[in-house]
Amino acid sequence: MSERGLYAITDSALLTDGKLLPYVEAALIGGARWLQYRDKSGDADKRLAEASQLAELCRAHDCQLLINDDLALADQLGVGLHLGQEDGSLSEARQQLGPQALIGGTCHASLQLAERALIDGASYIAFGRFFNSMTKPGAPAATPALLREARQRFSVPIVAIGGITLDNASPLLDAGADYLAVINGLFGAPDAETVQQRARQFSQLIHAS
Ligand SMILES: Cc1ncc(COP(=O)(O)OP(=O)(O)O)c(N)n1
Ligand SMILES: Cc1ncsc1CCOP(=O)(O)O
Ligand SMILES: [Mg+2]
Repeated sequence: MSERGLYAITDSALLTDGKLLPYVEAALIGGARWLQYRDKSGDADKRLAEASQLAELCRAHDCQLLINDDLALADQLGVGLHLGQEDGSLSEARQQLGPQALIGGTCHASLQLAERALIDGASYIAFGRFFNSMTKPGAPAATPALLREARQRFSVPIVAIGGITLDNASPLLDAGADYLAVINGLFGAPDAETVQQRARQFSQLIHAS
């Protein structure tokens, strides 16, 4: 598994009108290493159908798929999981998905939450938002200084999220982020070709740092 890279996250409100699969495929061709399926619709049949299609795409492109919020769906598909503070227990998820599963936890701007997440079995810790986010404007704000502290304290992969674009990402990489988790700065594009270009540029930026 790649230890640094672009972490593409889908958004059910952004990837409408048949964009989900072509935009995700473009991100994977552009080099995204992890993909999170983030769907807030509550439509279980749609979620299973879409996540299954994404699992196939990810297999074809050697990308790690994770499911947002939904342990049962992650378990059903045999893929990774991302849980926020309100999304259930990381330790139960670890127990259910097994020692090899990629499981991430939202830590907002808190090293204490990161410590807790790791005790509970998280494989990676996610901090943010770092910039204004159109997707989640109310998420607690974090700083590059926090990332630097986290980098010194923890050896697991560190994920940065929130308002990240090609223009503002460098300070997060300099501060020690391993993965850049991006929704709008990647998928908020006019076409799939632009998504592919952005994914390639993010990947190059990360590997040059
Ligand atoms: C990589 C990554 N980091 C943070 C989040 C946010 O999770 P959460 O706080 O549960 O918010 P929602 O995404 O569920 O709205 C994430 N999804 N991914
Ligand atoms: C889910 C989430 N958690 C903190 S910020 C955020 C949204 C990330 O999306 P964007 O890259 O569009 O700001
Ligand atoms: Mg959540």
